[in-house]
Amino acid sequence: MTVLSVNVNKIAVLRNSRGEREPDVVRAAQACLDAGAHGITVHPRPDARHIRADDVHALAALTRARGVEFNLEGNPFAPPRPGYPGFLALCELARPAQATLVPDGDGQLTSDHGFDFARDGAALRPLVARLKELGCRVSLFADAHGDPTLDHERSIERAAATGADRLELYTGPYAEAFAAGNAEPMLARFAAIARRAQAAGLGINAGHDLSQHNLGAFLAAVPAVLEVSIGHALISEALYAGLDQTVRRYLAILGGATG
Ligand SMILES: CC(=O)[C@@H](O)[C@H](O)COP(=O)(O)O
Ligand SMILES: NCC(=O)COP(=O)(O)O
Repeated sequence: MTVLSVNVNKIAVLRNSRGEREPDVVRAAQACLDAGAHGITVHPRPDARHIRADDVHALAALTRARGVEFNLEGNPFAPPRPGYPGFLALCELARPAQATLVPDGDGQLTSDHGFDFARDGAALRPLVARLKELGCRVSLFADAHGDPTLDHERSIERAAATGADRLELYTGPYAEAFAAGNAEPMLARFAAIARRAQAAGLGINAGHDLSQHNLGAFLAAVPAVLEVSIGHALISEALYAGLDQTVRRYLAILGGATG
């Protein structure tokens, strides 16, 4: 079964635009959970453009009380700064069920690439070990849109050698290909990478720019996806249909997936 973790970053974007309390991130997360979402994701960024450290703590408390997964995303190599204690420090305090490591640079508009495991693998290893000591499942953001006949076998071996539990396949390029009406070659690549990673003992998550339009085809083609984290499209669609209806529509897609 594929679980749905709703990313509520965009609720915080709206809240921060007026510097007040509304819309309330915890209330939005509660509405998603009430509709049946299996977990909540946030990706606090060092510039605190949306989710802040206090949101992380409030959402950790909510998800703990509700007995659902809290997935905290971030770059473990980004240095602390005022208002952002660093990803590891946040995990130490919030103890998320899952920590998803993402190699984002400071100026990035949003996440747009996975780790280079040849370069980053050795540095990731002790961080993964520390996060697992904290009780977190560890997932690593990974590219899957390249040619699977090239270096991916080595790359997956290197990812597995970090000790991580899962890879989160970066689905932005798939979403673009889907929108252009040319998803099939991309889906074949993602499916091949997923199978290789699963053979190496890594579970598969997926995320970025997934939507009600492109999710079903993805799950039908890519085997045994354990979790999707969805934010931008889901929150945008909820402006028209409401969070409750929108989350239920995603759950219906997950329920109907055959991949
Ligand atoms: C790792 C990932 O794909 C998501 O966290 C995505 O980057 C959302 O982050 P923003 O909401 O800051 O764009
Ligand atoms: N890990 C992906 C995520 O949390 C949400 O990405 P998006 O749906 O906001 O693009």
